[in-house]
Formats: sequence, C-alpha cells, structure tokens
Amino acid sequence: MTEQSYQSIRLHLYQQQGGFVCNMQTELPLQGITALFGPSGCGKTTLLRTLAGLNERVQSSGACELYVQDQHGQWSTWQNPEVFVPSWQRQVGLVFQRPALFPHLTVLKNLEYAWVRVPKDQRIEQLAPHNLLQRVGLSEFGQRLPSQLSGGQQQRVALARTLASCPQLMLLDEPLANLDGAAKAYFIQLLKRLQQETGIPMIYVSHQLDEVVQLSDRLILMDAGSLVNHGPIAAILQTEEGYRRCQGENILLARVKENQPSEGLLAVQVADTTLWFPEPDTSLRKGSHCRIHVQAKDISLALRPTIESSISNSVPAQVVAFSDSSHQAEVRVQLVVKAGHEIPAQRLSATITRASQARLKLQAGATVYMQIKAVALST
Ligand SMILES: Nc1ncnc2c1ncn2[C@@H]1O[C@H](COP(=O)(O)OP(=O)(O)OP(=O)(O)O)[C@@H](O)[C@H]1O
Repeated sequence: MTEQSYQSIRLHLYQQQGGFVCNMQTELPLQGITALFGPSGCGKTTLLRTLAGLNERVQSSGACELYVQDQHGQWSTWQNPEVFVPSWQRQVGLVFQRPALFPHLTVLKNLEYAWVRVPKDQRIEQLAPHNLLQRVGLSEFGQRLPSQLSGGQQQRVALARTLASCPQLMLLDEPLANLDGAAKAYFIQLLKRLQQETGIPMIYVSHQLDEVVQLSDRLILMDAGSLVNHGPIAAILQTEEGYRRCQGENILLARVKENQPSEGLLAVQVADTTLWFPEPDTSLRKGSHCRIHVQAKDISLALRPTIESSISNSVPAQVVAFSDSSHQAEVRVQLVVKAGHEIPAQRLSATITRASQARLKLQAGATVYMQIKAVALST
C-alpha cells in the first residue's frame, strides 16, 4: 500500500551502561516483520530505543552512528557525533508493552490526534482513523473511552494510533507482554495482516520464541550486547547457532499446492510429501512459497508410515543427531527432511521421551516418519 517506507538501516553502536557493554555494527534490511530476539538483558530494548531516537546521551558515554535509507535509495543521517534527529522527526511509529492512550479522548479521537499531525501530502488514505478502526476490528468502539475497552482492545487502538501517524518504520517493544492467550493470538494475526497490507516494515522485540517464530519474516539473534546473526528466519533456524538458540520451534519451507476455502484446509508440498492443515488465510495462492510453523513437541516419530490414524500428515526424514532437552526424560531428535525440487534439505527437531527413543532403537542415520497433527501446523 505505502511506497513511503524505509529500506535499510546502517548502525554502529558502542555503549556502556553499568557493567553492560553493547557493541553492534551492522546493516539491516527492513523487510516484513523483523524480530529482535535474545535472552533478558542482552540489549534488545537498547537497540530499539537507539533506532527510535530515544538514546541521545549515548554520545557522551559511547558512540553511535545511525543512517537510514529511504525508498529511493537515499541515505540520511539519524545520529552521529554532529547530528541527532529527534524521535518525532524520524517518521517511526512506536508501540510499547502498555498502550499509553490518552485516557480523556475517545478511541477515534486518539487516532485523529496522530492523523492530523501528518502533513497532508504524506497522508495515506488507508491509514485514516476510520479505515484503521475497521482494520483492527474496532469500528463499533470509536466513541468509547480507553477505560471502556479490554487490555487487548486497548493495545489494538495503540497499534492503530501508531499507524495513523503514517510511519515509515514501526518499532514494537514486547506489545504482547500483557495480553492473555486469545488476545495474543488475535494480535499476532492482526499484526501479520497489517504488515502485509500496509507494507510498512516492523521491528519487533520479544524474548518469547513461539511468538517470534509465528510472527516474523526475519530474525536478529542477540546475545550479551552483540548481534549474533540476522537474516530470513527460516535460514537462521537452519544455521547451527540459530538451531541451538531456537530449539523447540521449527519452520518448514513449503509450496502451496491447494487452498480449499470450503473445507478451510490448505495443502502444501514439502519435498515429496503433501501436508494438510486448517488455515484461515485463504489468500495464499497456488504455487506460492510459504513457511510452516510447528513446535518440536508436536512432532511424533514412527519407523513406518502409519495408516488408519487421525494424524494424516507423515513426512519421511532422517535422524541426524540427538541433543538434550530441558527435561531429563526427554530428548530432541535432530532430523533432516530431504530436499524437494525447489526447496533445499531442511533441518528440524522433534521432542520425544528417552523411553520412546530406546523403544524405537533410534540411531543417527535411521529413516523415520514424522507424524504431525494438522492442528499443530500454521503458516
Ligand atoms: N539506564 C541504565 N543504566 C545502567 N544499565 C542499564 C540501563 N538501562 C539498561 N541497562 C542494562 O543494559 C542491559 C541491556 O538492557 P536492555 O533493556 O536493552 O535489555 P533487553 O534485552 O531489552 O532485556 P529484557 O528482555 O529483559 O527487556 C541490561 O544489562 C540492563 O541492566
């Protein structure tokens, strides 16, 4: 929808705060949703605040050079020893853990507050307050005060208000942290849809791996103040480092074979196997590539293809190795699904009990059949 969005960021940040040292030097493409993922205290918020223009004082205790590339390929400076562009001039939208809405303004007026501050020639009609309220499913709630909404609804208003400022980049700091299961699931789907519809790149901070894997297209792995790796999430999970840090979550690359809205089922091709699963998104076109998410605990292993089972998805794979899981009675089986025609061989993990490992006499090199419940798969 928007052609006004930033393309990439170039950053060199050196910062000491207490005993913590943040040292990052990178160029980050801005495409789709990028998750900043790493353990607590690794510097995710520090990086996000720097991008947002909330880290001006770093120049006195460290160094920061930050440049942004616009849609025409032009670079401009956001921060260096001579220049500091304040947050409000960066055209970035911020969403935090708490919605921070104006309590005395109605929902609609909260959105209008952001919209009227956008210069007329920079406004994107689809991001006008009424359109946004509809997009976040709150058309009926425009005249309510924030206090008359649930926490999940308030967070949707906060997201809509940020979009109403027509930003060229969205920065989100754990926006799901205070939401319960149902509100979280709704928000994840909403965020994915809004990103695809608006084309505005988003950088999203989280230390919840399942959230990150469901939501993001790209992943930045962080640890102890450094960037460990970054790239498309499926590629990162295939690296040794990504696999180790993201154990328990799998992304499979697949090609859409059939999308049957009447039965609500999607069929995708992975290597020579077809997987079926319920998928609400009927916009996925036949022949297009997609990514499938499945947790290691939702994959069981069999030595032969099973018949007469409610589990219809069975994918042949080869056992590569075993690694310990967090529970002593469990083991993670590293598997490789053989290459398809267009998609390379893919590594993933299944969690089973040690008792099952012994019973099946599983060893490296064995061929197994991964049984995956359809309801455990999602795009
Ligand atoms: N104002 C400050 N003064 C001193 N140390 C700070 C300050 N702000 C943050 N830190 C330290 O910097 C480190 C990085 O903090 P940051 O908030 O960026 O981490 P994070 O990865 O976002 O963590 P979390 O996931 O827990 O939110 C931490 O060790 C923190 O204690």
